[in-house]
Amino acid sequence: MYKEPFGVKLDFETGIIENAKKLVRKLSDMKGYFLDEEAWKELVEKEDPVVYEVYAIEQEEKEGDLNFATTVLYPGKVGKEFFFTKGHYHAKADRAEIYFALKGKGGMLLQTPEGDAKFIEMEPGTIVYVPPYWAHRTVNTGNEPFIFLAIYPADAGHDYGTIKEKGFSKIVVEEDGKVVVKDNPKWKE
Ligand SMILES: O=P(O)(O)OC[C@H]1O[C@H](O)[C@H](O)[C@@H](O)[C@@H]1O
Ligand SMILES: [Fe+2]
Repeated sequence: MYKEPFGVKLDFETGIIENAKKLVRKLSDMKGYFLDEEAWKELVEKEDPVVYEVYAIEQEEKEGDLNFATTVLYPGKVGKEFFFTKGHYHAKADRAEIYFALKGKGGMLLQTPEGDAKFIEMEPGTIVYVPPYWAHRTVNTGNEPFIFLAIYPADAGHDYGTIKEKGFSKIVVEEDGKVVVKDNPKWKE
């Protein structure tokens, strides 16, 4: 009838949550996501680095319950483009989410289904509100792991398809040593 409350420990240095389910995304799992396909292929063949790890504590997909997860997003680039998470809409698109940055430097790309995009910078202490209907992807713009906690409705789900197909309308790249957010030349509306 009532579920059992619990507390778990999050290690601020490593981002690891005890007893969490761990998911690892390597660069080879992200075919088609980066702008520079040649650079992607070269890096996959050379070392196929881990791009990010997720430590999730998830409940049954029921309305009213909550999940939470940390992400450890490693520093790196594919061509000029900084490493990022795949990014997704929620399967139940009207579900919102909260992100809380713990370590490192980065930001979040958000986008409406019409393709209006926004980039929000994140540093330790930044809380980002992801409103209903906005796709979201985090980007590591620094040179150490970018670590953050996310809290989201247990029934939100992940819709990766739209982003995998169309990408985000903006990309985050390094130009002359600076972080630049610019239009994605491959963006299809
Ligand atoms: O699912 P991705 O777009 O690859 O992002 C990685 C992860 O980031 C956060 O931790 C979210 O709360 C997770 O739901 C998500 O899985
Ligand atoms: Fe989400």
